[in-house]
Amino acid sequence: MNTTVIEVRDLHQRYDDFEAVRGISFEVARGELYALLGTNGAGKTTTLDVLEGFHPPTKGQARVLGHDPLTERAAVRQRVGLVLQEAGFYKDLTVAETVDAWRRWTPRALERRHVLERVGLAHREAVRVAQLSGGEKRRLDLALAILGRPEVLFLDEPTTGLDPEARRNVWALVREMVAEGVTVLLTTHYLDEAEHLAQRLAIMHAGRIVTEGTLGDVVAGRGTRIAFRLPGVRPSELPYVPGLTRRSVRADGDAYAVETDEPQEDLRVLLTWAHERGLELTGLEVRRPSLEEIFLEVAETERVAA
Ligand SMILES: Nc1ncnc2c1ncn2[C@@H]1O[C@H](COP(=O)(O)OP(=O)(O)OP(=O)(O)O)[C@@H](O)[C@H]1O
Repeated sequence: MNTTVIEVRDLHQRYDDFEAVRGISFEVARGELYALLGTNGAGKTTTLDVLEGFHPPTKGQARVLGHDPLTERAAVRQRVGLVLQEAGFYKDLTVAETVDAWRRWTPRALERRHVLERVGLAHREAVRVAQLSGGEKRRLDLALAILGRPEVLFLDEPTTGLDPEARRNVWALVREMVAEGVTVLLTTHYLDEAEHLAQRLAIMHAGRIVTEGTLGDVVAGRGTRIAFRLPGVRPSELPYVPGLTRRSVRADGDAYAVETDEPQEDLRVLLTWAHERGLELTGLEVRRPSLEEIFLEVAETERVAA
């Protein structure tokens, strides 16, 4: 059944005279992972804060499991797990003591050993929190978030500071939770993380959702990329290749990416143009854009428009 677990309707959030969130709407269904992406200061954490019941929205609505997360906090709190950007641990407690302390306040809590094994911290039980690495603290955060078998997980940049292997382990855990029916709202600056985990995603910029949908939806509106290297050619020459129907040409040093709706025709034009000049397009590839490219374009376009 496709039940809505998280619902945000025309949400606005103002801090004094600054509007950090400017009317966003989205829904997340049970067992779905939805990623909120965005430039620094886009309003992601502010949106999560409202959904976590930390403060009321200035305007609009937020619902979690059908409840107002602030005024009906009691109905939501035990069913939600949080990984915040800054965790507040008692640094003098060991990992085991920290989990045990949380277990005392958590109904239906998982066994300490089990939860630490799930996040890969079982071997650090006796270590004081102050001695953990940044990545290990992040994993302890995650352990506490899943301790009470939550139906909903809010993960605010859960893998920041983790090494690549630890990130993969967290991804595997999050995937398991989603497979078990947990609903996840994730913010991340790692676009590959969103690509790997999210069923749907939104890219926010300056308080608004600029694009939203499945990865396929987000990519669909964009042109194909013809990417190559061309040392010794000035970037200004390429947009003027006769017959090129490109939407845009981006240059990064000698690396070029031509965005086009007609890849076959534009590839032919480019190859002919290069052949006539005795130039070689090295590392040539034709592909759909990556989420990272879309993200950068959204940020750039919006900045120019602002
Ligand atoms: N308590 C506050 N008082 C005033 N302004 C705030 C407050 N909290 C956040 N802001 C501002 O609101 C905007 C949105 O911040 P928010 O933390 O929601 O962004 P974000 O998308 O999570 O950013 P990041 O990716 O950098 O974590 C920023 O300009 C921030 O400076």
